Amino acid sequence: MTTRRSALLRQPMAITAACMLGVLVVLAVLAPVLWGGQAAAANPDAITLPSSAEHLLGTDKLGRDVLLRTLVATRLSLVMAVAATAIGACAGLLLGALPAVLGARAQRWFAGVIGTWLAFPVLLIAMLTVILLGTGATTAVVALALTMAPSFARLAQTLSSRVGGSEYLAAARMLGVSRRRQFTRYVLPNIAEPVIVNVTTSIGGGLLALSSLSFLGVGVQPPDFDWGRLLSEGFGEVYNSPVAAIGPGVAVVFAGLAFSMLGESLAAHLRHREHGKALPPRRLGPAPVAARPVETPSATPKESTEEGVDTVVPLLEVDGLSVSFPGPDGWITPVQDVSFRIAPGEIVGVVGESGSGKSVTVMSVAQLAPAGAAVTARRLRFDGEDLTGLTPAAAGKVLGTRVGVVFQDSLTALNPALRVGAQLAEVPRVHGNAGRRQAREMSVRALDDVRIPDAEHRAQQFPHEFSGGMRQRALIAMSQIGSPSLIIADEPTTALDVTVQRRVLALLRRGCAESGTAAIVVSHDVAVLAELCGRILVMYAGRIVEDVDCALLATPERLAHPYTRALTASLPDLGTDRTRQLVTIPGEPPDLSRPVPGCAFAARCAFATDRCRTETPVLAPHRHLGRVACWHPQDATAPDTAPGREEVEA
Ligand SMILES: Nc1ncnc2c1ncn2[C@@H]1O[C@H](COP(=O)(O)OP(=O)(O)OP(=O)(O)O)[C@@H](O)[C@H]1O
Repeated sequence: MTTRRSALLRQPMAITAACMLGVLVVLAVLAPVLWGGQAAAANPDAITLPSSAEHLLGTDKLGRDVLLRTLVATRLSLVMAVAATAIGACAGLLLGALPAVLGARAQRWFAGVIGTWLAFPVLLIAMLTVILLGTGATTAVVALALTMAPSFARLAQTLSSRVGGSEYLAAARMLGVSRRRQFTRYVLPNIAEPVIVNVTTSIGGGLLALSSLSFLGVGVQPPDFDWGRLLSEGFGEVYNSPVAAIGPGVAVVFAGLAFSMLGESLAAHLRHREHGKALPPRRLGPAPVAARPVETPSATPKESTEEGVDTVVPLLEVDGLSVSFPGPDGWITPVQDVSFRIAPGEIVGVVGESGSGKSVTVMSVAQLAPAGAAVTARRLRFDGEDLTGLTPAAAGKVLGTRVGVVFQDSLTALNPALRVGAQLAEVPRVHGNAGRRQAREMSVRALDDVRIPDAEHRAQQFPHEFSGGMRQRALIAMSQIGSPSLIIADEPTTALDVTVQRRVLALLRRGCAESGTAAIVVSHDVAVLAELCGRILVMYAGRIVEDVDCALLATPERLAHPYTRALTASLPDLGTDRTRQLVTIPGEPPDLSRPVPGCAFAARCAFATDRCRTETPVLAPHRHLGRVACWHPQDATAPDTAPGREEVEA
């Protein structure tokens, strides 16, 4: 913070603005005390005198020194401008940013109010205020605040809409963080900087506007005086003593410039900092102490078999989950009739090509479906509780800390304005009713558990001060801190290099094994899932096409669905012959906005028949103890341990 401040104070414009503001503040404090009496007292012997050594700016109609009056007017002029801007900014912030935590309907209503308010001409609002409240300093402040509020509201609305759609706010909502806390700790800090820049510049504009109102006679009334009032009086005597109007005019310009320059300097500083973040300056110094090596857990979680899933009461039971989005020509359903179960402590992977519906599926289960999504399910049970038919908010309350979420992009999943430790502490504070100190200790312990070196110090840092791998580990710590029964991880390692990826996966696996937590892990990468999971769900065009034990991935000939086979065959490994072209899956996934009858993979499948192109295969138990949705499963060599498709259908 000190470094940031000193960087700002190295800018010439910022230094000039700070000096100018310093002069104004000193005058605002001292001038009324030193010269207040003289500036107000009439002197019949010195009426409308021109500029002289005794009266540099001459005197007014009552013989008062114009320079002293100008200096004394600094306090009222500044106080009015700051007050009007502060009121306008606060009202605007509430109107524009509050809806981000109130939901979509409130956002629509507030957007309507802001739009209508903005449509009113500024002058009309000012005139209406004067008509209703009469002339005077208070009226001028209220009028200005009323004209400023909608533009602040529009700014806050635009900025907060980004925060409103962020993953870190979604996670906070899911945790049950109160709306007041969401607003003060998540929304406001993330929109504060541009708003502060705007407020600073607006004070300059506000000074001009207030001076204009007083100049026109509807602002400050005698015996009070501000710069606008003095300007008006000076103009009345412009032919006798032209300098009388110059003093207040210069003061208005001087103060307006000071605030505008400060706003510009702040804005330039913020822009510079944003660019600087991408490539932080590095200092040469001793090599950092190496992080503690990650221990590979000695015991991997016990893998559940499909039999196990059936006999153990499932932790999560999803039946017939569909998710639709409004499209230009009607609803598009990228997730269709998805059903699966997860046993306590089981780690299940979800794999598929981009756009196959993996993220939407798991996020819908966590009640974090994207805005506008219509989510339906025949059954959605978690830990014995039926979530079907509950509103997302009510279901979110049930899930609370019992589900931890690890998002794909750790940078957007962590609140950039909150220290990492404070974010982790949110979980025990909100749900465990832990005190501030206890929650802090828990957050440091959680960071230490995921092998973040010097956790005590790191907990005090902001997310941008962490590396990608560290942020991802912090997210895992956050998902585990509330001792959830289920962790939902959406591509937790996609953005990481292979070494860090392995460490993060090891942490996730160890965390689940130690606490008996179940997990659903989404990935493009079958190899990643094979290392971590007991079972994988293979998705294609919004449906599960195969639900298979990971052990079978080592023997592709035992995989049933042609798509799963193609997916595993297209994976390169260290033994892959580099002189030969990699296996790819021919064709493209179907366009979900134009659904075709039959199996969605038929157009790319070498085994497709007419039946595949007309009838949609259902996901049914298969002989390899998993489930498959295919009319021609390919695992002919697999031992016949479950009823085959034909038998099931019979
Ligand atoms: N907010 C949204 N509005 C409209 N359609 C959406 C929205 N979010 C996702 N979709 C659609 O849902 C489909 C599935 O998206 P999803 O993110 O689940 O795919 P994915 O399999 O996770 O892909 P990736 O691996 O690339 O993240 C996509 O076709 C996408 O266009």
